[in-house]
Amino acid sequence: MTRYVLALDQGTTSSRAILFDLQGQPAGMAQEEYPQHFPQPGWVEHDPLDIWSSQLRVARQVLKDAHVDASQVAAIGIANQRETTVLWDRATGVPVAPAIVWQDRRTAEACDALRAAGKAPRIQANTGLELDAYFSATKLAWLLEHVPGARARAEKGELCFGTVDSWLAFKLTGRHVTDVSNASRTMLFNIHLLRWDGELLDLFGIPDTVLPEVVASSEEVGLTHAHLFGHPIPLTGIAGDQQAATFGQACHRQGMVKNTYGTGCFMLMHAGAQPVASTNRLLSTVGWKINGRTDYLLEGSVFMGGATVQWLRDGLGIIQQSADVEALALSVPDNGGVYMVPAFAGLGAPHWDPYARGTLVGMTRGTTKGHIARAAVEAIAYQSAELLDAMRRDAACPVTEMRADGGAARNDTLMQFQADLLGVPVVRPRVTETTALGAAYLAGLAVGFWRSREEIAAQWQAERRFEPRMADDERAERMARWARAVERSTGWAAHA
Ligand SMILES: Nc1ncnc2c1ncn2[C@@H]1O[C@H](COP(=O)(O)OP(=O)(O)O)[C@@H](O)[C@H]1O
Ligand SMILES: O=P(O)(O)OC[C@H](O)CO
Repeated sequence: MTRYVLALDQGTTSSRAILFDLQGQPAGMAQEEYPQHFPQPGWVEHDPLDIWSSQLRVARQVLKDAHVDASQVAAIGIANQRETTVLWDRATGVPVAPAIVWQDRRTAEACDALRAAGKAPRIQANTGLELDAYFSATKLAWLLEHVPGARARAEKGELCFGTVDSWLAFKLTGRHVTDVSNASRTMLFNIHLLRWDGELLDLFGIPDTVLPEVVASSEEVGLTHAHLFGHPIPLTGIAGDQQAATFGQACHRQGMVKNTYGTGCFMLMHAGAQPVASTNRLLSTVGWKINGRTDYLLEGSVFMGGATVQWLRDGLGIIQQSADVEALALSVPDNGGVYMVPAFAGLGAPHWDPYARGTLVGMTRGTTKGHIARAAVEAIAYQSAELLDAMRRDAACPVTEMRADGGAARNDTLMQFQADLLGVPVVRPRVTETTALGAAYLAGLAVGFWRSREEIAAQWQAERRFEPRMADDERAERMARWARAVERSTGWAAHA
């Protein structure tokens, strides 16, 4: 009797494995951090073998700790850090280079050149993405260019390209696949036709022999090799981690929104059965494909979310641990006029300014570390409010609440301020491991462990609801001040 679904949540800094039962409750969890490599300024790499071995170890560990035999596991689902680019030898399964991580900026100039050549509008129309080094296309082109012999070998069909889902699926089952949601983050995939885009493959110089087969987010990909867990388990669910979290938050209807407050913040809104062409610099992306039906999402991300609080801890040393920020922020009655724009790595959506830099404005002799902590917490909410504003303008559909998850969503002060700024309730669910839960749901649906989206949507439960309390004119005034602070941070590095 199968009693669990196993979710593999392969994140940027750690690999996690979580077992879920029929009620969608976690029955065990194992997690392992793995090394980050920064070989040059702006470069971020992972060893694909670290990704695989840490993921395999935690999967085995969670089964062992929970005393669950692999034969009791109905299915495996993968949720993964997206865009990160892996290239490996098809015959041996050995990577030919380090993985280029989504945060890596080495191809920024290649993107500038494509922009100057007028390619951005076409790329956006076909892929729904902003022309940026964030996505896989220029990373793969870089590998084909710089790894000795790679292009010739790729053209002969000897190499496989994939995002992290693809890499894990290959190691687990031997098949070279990716799901539609991950494919939509490569900048090589046409989100309208749901297939690799010949025009973009030509533009980036990518031979189609390296590409994975595109599968749905919820379908049987294959069985795991028997030796991995002692018993084969069907791999039946794959989605990019932010799409998986949106699914795990049960955002199944147009206008439903979730925001994940992790290192960065990733806000996604269900956009319906057709992609929405953003006019507000958001990304239009595939959510998931299930039983032939594709749902689309609008996405906005900010680079510094919870990481702003880490900076207070590690950079300024004014708190010992992240959770201390709440007490320090509440040690003052308000922000005292201080605004922080944490553009340490430029600004993401909706500004997309790689030259913006961190700014602290409005300080007086009365400013204390309490005000700075308050401004840091508020900055997370201001940045997220800008994303929701852009979404409301793009989607032209009412937003009635926002569902929150991620480490910084534990901060009640942040959640309350966020609700105040948005003017809609912010709701925190009971199960906060929404990324893994979404992957489990996608996998479980494919094998009949859960029968329908309605059944899984009914499992979603609120832990706490934060109602907006701020008057409209105060909200408008604060957002206007924030906009002035952002103005001061933009373009800074370009004028150095
Ligand atoms: N109480 C808190 N208030 C604000 N930020 C917090 C709090 N607790 C944790 N964080 C932040 O949340 C982030 C970790 O969240 P997590 O969801 O684990 O992130 P990720 O998956 O991106 O590694 C860290 O950046 C940390 O600073
Ligand atoms: O690994 P995470 O959770 O920070 O997510 C990374 C995103 O998928 C990048 O697009």
